Amino acid sequence: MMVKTDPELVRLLRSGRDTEERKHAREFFLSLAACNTIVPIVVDTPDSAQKLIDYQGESPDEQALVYAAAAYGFVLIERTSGHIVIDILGDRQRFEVLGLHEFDSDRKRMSVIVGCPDKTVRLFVKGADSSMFGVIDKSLDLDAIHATETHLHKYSSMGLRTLVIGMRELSSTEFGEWQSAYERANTALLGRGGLLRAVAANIECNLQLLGASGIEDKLQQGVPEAIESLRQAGIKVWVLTGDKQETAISIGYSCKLLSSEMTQIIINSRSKESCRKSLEDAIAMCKKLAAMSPAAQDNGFGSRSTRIRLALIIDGTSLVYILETELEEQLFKVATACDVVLCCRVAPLQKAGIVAIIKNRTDDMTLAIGDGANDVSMIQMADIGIGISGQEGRQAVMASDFAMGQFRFLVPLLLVHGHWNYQRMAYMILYNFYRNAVFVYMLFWYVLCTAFSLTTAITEWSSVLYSVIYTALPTIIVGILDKDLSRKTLLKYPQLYGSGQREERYNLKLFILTMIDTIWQSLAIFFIPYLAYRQSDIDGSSIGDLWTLAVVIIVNIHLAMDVFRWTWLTHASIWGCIVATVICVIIIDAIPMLRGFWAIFHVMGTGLFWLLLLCVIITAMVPRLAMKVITEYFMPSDIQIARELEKFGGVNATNTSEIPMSTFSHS
Ligand SMILES: Nc1ncnc2c1ncn2[C@@H]1O[C@H](COP(=O)(O)OP(=O)(O)OP(=O)(O)O)[C@@H](O)[C@H]1O
Ligand SMILES: [Mg+2]
Repeated sequence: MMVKTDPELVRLLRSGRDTEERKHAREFFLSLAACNTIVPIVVDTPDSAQKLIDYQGESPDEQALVYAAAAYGFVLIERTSGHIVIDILGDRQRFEVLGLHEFDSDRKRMSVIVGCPDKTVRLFVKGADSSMFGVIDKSLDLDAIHATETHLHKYSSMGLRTLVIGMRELSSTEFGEWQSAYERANTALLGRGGLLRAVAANIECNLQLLGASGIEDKLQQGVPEAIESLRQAGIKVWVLTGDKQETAISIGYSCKLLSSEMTQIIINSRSKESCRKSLEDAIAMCKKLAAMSPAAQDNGFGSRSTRIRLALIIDGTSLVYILETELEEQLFKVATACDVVLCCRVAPLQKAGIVAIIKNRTDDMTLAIGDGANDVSMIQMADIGIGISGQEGRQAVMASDFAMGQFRFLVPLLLVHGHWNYQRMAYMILYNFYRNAVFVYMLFWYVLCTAFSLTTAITEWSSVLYSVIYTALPTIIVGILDKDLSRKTLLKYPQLYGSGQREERYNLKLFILTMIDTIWQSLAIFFIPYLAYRQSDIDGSSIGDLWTLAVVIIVNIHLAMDVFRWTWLTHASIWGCIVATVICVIIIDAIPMLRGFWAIFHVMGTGLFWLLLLCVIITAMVPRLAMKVITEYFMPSDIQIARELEKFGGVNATNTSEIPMSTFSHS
């Protein structure tokens, strides 16, 4: 890895003069090399005399810092549980690792206690500025502290992730006390984590400030575009991060979540009362802005497209006073009125708490996506949890429902596969209700007409095979393969995702209509042959065969009418099932032991049979066909319009780059 270094700093580190400045600089880089959990792995190169060191660890920030220290001549060479070896400007030194307080997202810092070759014991601490400035001894060098704060502000406003590094030399009594407390905590059977945290908090105090670092956290490819697509799809995007506020805002701008024309509501409160006041002010402001907008409607705060766009920025400290108190309701009101919510410096459990605010108060679906161990609780809390497998270990992936390599894959997952699955599932639920109900109704009409005798309209074998062979395969094939729109169209017009949010494909109205249609079809199937053959001397088995064939053909044609994308498998399954039904009926009627032996051969020879079959199919299907034609011509849905564009768009694709879609906002 190539690292650019500052020549002046290199000169200072290597200079022979023993100045205070040089000492500080050396201690700073020493702490970068020592205070981490990176494991150096020696890699062989083709040249046997040359070895490379690869730094591996869960935190990409630490990796970057250790590489930086190495570039300045402080090379971490070896790490075991008891010691580390650091090559300091060509001089290999061994440091005993006497204790390590691991990083956790609540403390937001980590520390190591090392025994140096000069027999001193030093504590190196690094962590977030918010947690570090509380433990730094302000009496030591106030100017340096102010300068560092200014630098930190500058770095974070540029979107860099900042860390502050501090150090303290421990006296032997202090070290002795710490050691016994540490050992006690480490071997405790109950509440070990809490005890260790207390030991760490005890020792991490009165630190000398060594310096600060700023690390660029590059956005993954395609994040701004993905966020834009999700927003167009009517999905509200909230960012919950452990990062500093300025960094989070800067990243918010770079991923196009925030924009300059947005009005920002910033809540940074340090007490419950000021939180309450900030929230009340925010609610008043939302109401005022909503009243100013011309299209104030439904949610009380105006519609999304016309009003001034709002962004809520709130930090973890304020959330401490809000989550799980009566202020939650107010936060919910403000947050849902804003287009974007950005929570910074939040602890893992607060992330879950914020997801819970939405989950407990609305019927909306929540999806959490994250890559680090600090995202696990929110991934588990959300309805759908997605883990990004990246550089930050695998905890998020292990806790998730879906795992993906990059954030941008969320777009095809939701907009393409989510849409397809919604339309398939919604249709299949309705179709399967219909498929079974039409058959059962038909049997029921027969029972009514035979004065509740125990005879059945069709043979027992056909009753069994109806679900297994006659109608099963097309349901499965269409349920798996059907696509109403192509991937390209769905990605191009994210608004099409709205059909699921509006519950267009499965709702009470559609269910009732389907059931009415089902009753109509079953009446047509049963009564047309029944009335036609009523005066004849035809036997029950022959008319039963007609009913069997009619119901199977109608159920399959019904499905065929709704298939969007035909493949050879769809053709084979639908038409194949009808052929299979005819074959099965013939076989069943050719077995002498069964009821209705040879019935189909008698009845198939008559013209009336074929006429009735045709008549039944037409009568049963006409209302449905008519409804379909009328809605598709006169009340086309977004999906219908997009389908037409897909099919016939080739001619005027160049001049219709935009199609009007229903706009819909949903939180
Ligand atoms: N290994 C570490 N050692 C010391 N401090 C750290 C370490 N990792 C992170 N920090 C500090 O603790 C803060 C909180 O970290 P946390 O992992 O909760 O969130 P994050 O990584 O900043 O953000 P995100 O939620 O987007 O992953 C960080 O902003 C950083 O300042
Ligand atoms: Mg993180």
